[in-house]
Amino acid sequence: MGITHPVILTCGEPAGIGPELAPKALASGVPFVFLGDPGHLPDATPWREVATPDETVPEGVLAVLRHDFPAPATPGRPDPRNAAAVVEVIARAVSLARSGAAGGICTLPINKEALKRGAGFAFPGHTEYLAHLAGDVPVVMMLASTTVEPPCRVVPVTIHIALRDVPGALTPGALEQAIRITRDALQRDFGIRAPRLAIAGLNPHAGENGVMGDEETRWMAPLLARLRAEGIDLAGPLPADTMFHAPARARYDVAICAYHDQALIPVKTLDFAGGVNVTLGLPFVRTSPDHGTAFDIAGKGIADAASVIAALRMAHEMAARR
Ligand SMILES: NC(=O)c1ccc[n+]([C@@H]2O[C@H](COP(=O)([O-])OP(=O)(O)OC[C@H]3O[C@@H](n4cnc5c(N)ncnc54)[C@H](O)[C@@H]3O)[C@@H](O)[C@H]2O)c1
Ligand SMILES: N[C@H](C(=O)O)[C@H](O)COP(=O)(O)O
Repeated sequence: MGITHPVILTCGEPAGIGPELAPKALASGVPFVFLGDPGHLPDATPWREVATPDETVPEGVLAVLRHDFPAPATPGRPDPRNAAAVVEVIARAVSLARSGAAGGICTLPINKEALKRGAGFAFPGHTEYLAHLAGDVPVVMMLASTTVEPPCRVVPVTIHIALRDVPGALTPGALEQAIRITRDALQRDFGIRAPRLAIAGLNPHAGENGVMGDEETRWMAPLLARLRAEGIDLAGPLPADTMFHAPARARYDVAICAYHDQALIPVKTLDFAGGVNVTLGLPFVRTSPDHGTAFDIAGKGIADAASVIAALRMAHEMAARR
């Protein structure tokens, strides 16, 4: 694996747990720079401003690329005046990664509602915004455990949409695209030479041969047969309820799921502390912890940094592999 530039850690929503996790993330051992307002960091944080991601700081000190916000942060209470700056920080990190000045980006959580209300943010999450910044490229959201064996990696084909809209959005084209992006990314970024993909059905019992839903028999099985003939290692469509226990996970490298909660419940149940969200298909590396802004505990100093540490390590490894 090669040498890489530091990862940019974006501040996310300053009223959430992001800023207090940044100094704790120094335990990752990964070279990274915090991009945000140093005034939002916990008072005792040892930090030093840097002009570029490569500028070094003493060990145990947080390197900060300064991005001043208009308002202070009040834990648990997002200030609409800060919403636009949260979005600017993400865009600035992407520019640094795309210019080659940073190895990749790791995003601390945003609060979708706060950004929508405060800045009219038009995207349901980072994933869709990053795809847009990259030129409206097709991307895939993957969440991956880092502390359980066999690993639990999941991809929701449909992401941030209402459950009632899932059957219409889960098209053969969307599933095929998710399969191809995931297969290519597992090879390139995770060093899995011949990825094994397991495809979840949409309906209970994967439709049980059409008696409780027919998406599986009508188009999923024929699509998978066509892709198998190309040499892609695919199992399914499988009943989703029985594909996440350990012996089942041992049979595949990633589960492609029909919708958000079908995919994310297993990984966040098995490894909430170590789960990492990674966007596949982007021209730059992006990871994130698997949790959100946690307003209920923000500012109390009790937030667990394990997921952001795992996310920084994964970004660093992916960047080094590229
Ligand atoms: N990558 C992201 O930007 C991202 C990811 C997930 C959720 N979100 C957003 O976060 C907001 C809140 O979402 P939510 O309430 O569903 O999920 P959440 O992950 O913020 O919180 C769920 C529960 O887990 C706890 N928790 C979360 N992270 C923790 C940590 N590091 N240590 C200890 N406990 C922790 C919280 O206190 C809460 O009880 C929403 O706006 C959501 O869209 C953003
Ligand atoms: N769907 C993700 C989750 O629940 O963990 C989360 O909202 C993050 O999405 P982005 O990475 O697109 O912000």
